[in-house]
Amino acid sequence: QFPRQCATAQALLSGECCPGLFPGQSPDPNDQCGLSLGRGQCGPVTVDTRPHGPQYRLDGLDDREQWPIRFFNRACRCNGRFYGHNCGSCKPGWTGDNCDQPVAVVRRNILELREEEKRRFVNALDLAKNTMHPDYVIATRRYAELIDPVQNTTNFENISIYDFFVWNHYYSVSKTFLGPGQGSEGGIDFSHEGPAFLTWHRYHLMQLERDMQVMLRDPSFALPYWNFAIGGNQCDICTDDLLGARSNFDANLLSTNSVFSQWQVVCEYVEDYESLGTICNSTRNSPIRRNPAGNVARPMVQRLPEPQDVALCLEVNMFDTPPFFSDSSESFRNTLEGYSEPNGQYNPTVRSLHNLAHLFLNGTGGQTHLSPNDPIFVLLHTFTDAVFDEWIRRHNADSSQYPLENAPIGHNRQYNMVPFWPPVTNNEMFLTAPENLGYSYEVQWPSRALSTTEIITVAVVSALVLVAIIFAAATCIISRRRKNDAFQPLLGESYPRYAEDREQNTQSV
Ligand SMILES: O=C1C=c2cc(C(=O)O)[nH]c2=CC1=O
Repeated sequence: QFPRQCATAQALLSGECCPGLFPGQSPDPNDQCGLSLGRGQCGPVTVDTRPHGPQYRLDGLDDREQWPIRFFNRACRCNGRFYGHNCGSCKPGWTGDNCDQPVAVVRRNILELREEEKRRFVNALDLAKNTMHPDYVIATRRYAELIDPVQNTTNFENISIYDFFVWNHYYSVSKTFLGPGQGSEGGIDFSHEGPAFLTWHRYHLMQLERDMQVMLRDPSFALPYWNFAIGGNQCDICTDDLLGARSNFDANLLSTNSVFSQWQVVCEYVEDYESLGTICNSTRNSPIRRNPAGNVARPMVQRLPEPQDVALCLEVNMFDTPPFFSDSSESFRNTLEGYSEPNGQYNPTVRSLHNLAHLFLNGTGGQTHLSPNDPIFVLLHTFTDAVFDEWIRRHNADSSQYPLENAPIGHNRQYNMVPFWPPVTNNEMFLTAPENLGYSYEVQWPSRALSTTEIITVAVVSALVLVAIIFAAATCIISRRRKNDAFQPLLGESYPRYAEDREQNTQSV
């Protein structure tokens, strides 16, 4: 969450996180935010102060309120297309030393990658799991316990690139610690059950994609997607060349032919963190568990969403509706998130689209505090993001459709998404990706199947048209007959004509 240079007692106590450029980028490594090169300058952080919804009532108790002000109130503010915690990189969609060259990557269906591309993607994920994040470290204690005043040390840890991705998700959904012996309370989720669900996960993926591009030194690297809306009870990407087949020995584990069977999860002991008031650290524990379609207790989550569920949700007109929560009706966000029927109608018993895909996995990928540990998470969310992008395009939407206030805490339009650094608002992610964020999707969208009413209407209209055609044809035939009758010779061909008559009479005379 924070740059390594800012993980010191001194930086925390000053409230300022404005690192210098990377060695080699500037003659002076203390050149905060690349000021001397015109890249940026250190300045105050802006936070959202508008009212939030009623789900969270513990104002003042949680470090994540008005993110990131509890930790830092000054950050790098980058000029133009410069970007990053030290303005040492470029805004999404731009590259080059001066960030003046456009760059765009294409996210494709993982099943349509060539064998070599599949292998490269699996290897890249594994490398990210085992490569320490070059820039960021994670806090393993709440702010109150982050600095050891005696030793002048801090409770931050290094973490791998992929586990950093997992940790960010865990931190955004963790409960509020009430105090020693008092446990933790929910009512807070900075990345789900509200309008930020789509903007938060979009940035989360962009951060991983960028980190992997840097790790691979390949700016064209793009995350693929899993079209999970295929119906049925088969996980088509759960094969050993992709995300791992089922183990032959334990239905809940992955085949040892897959590298992912060796992955161990982080952030597993959520009850401990909640009771002790600690935060997940970089320690790894159990293997990934997955048993697609295996939840016998909940038959409803034994099937994947249908293609037409996607087509239907794309037709929901409003981005979000009050109370901007998991019980919003006619809300595109709540429908794609999966708390509504695919046509937008809220139904508390339903799990659809994104939620259904998570629950279908039935294991690590189905538990919110743990789910990104299963790399299927990445592919499930790139597809969800593709649907979001298609909706923005089809509805010609802009961020004025996104609620400014009264959304659950963390979900207002101008809120800085927790726990990303440098601060980035929901507003900044509510844009079409190809034109503004440097990536696009190669995807074929299903067309919607007709509803019963529509089928009946089409049948009635077709029948009426058919009757009209038959009637017109019959009228035409009858009137032609009548016309022909009017010009019919009085005598038919079997009777000799007058001239022939005369000839015959003359001959006989
Ligand atoms: O990881 C997740 C797991 C989820 C389970 C549900 C549910 O509807 O019960 N929703 C989830 C979202 C996640 O992100």
